Amino acid sequence: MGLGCLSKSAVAVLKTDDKLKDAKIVFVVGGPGSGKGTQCEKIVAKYGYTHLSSGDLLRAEVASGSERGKQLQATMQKGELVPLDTVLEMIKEAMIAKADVSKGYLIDGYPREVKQGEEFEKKIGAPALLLYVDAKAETMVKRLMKRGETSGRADDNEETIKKRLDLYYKATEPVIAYYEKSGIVRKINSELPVDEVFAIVEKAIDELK
Ligand SMILES: Nc1ccn([C@H]2C[C@H](O)[C@@H](COP(=O)(O)OP(=O)(O)OP(=O)(O)O)O2)c(=O)n1
Ligand SMILES: Nc1nc2c(ncn2[C@@H]2O[C@H](COP(=O)(O)OP(=O)(O)O)[C@@H](O)[C@H]2O)c(=O)[nH]1
Ligand SMILES: [Mg+2]
Repeated sequence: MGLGCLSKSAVAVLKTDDKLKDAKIVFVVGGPGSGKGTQCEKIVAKYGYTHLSSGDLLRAEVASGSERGKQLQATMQKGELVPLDTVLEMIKEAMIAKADVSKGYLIDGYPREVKQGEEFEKKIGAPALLLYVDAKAETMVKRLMKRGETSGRADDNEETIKKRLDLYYKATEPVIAYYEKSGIVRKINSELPVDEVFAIVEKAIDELK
């Protein structure tokens, strides 16, 4: 069947979804302060991937001062998760915007729970790799407290950090077990110095080609 029988807007929707069909997708999962953002920056520099941090997308919405942003701000300050549909829609829009130039996508800080992964696969596609950035709780707290001195982030304080960590172990760690079954998980020890961590990351990305 051709597309002739469909309305113009229906064709537009089909085409944008189509753009992401063969996209190389990497989920970057790890606790708060584990070093996801740091490694993503290095991957962008070497491989030209598009880095989409779900937290950054949400913070941009907060910064815009919109009504939706105000609600997001309240949720994030409490260290809770924002509604799934909101984050997924933002990620999808950002992916489509880069579809013509992107060599691949780093989806940083998503999925935060198994359901988020399932919805992503339904609406966008399957990940080719999951980078599991692993550090001890003690290390993550130390890094976040240090980052909090300069980040200006409302959630980089002791109380919210504790909540984010609890939620990570409860909701996000099961995501890793869920994807183990498909054989796409690469565990990265991020207790090491940044460049040594990146050497492990590089191997995982090189395997993708
Ligand atoms: N899929 C997502 C991603 C983020 N958030 C919310 C809850 C988080 O606490 C906050 C900040 O997200 P980040 O990914 O920036 O937060 P992290 O705790 O992972 O910290 P970091 O920036 O250190 O990675 O946004 C969410 O609800 N759902
Ligand atoms: N020693 C060390 N510090 C790191 C490493 N990765 C990140 N950090 C520091 O830890 C803090 C949190 O890192 P970030 O990339 O923002 O973590 P994210 O919360 O997982 O995105 C930053 O201030 C980094 O400087 C690492 O591999 N080794
Ligand atoms: Mg980050």
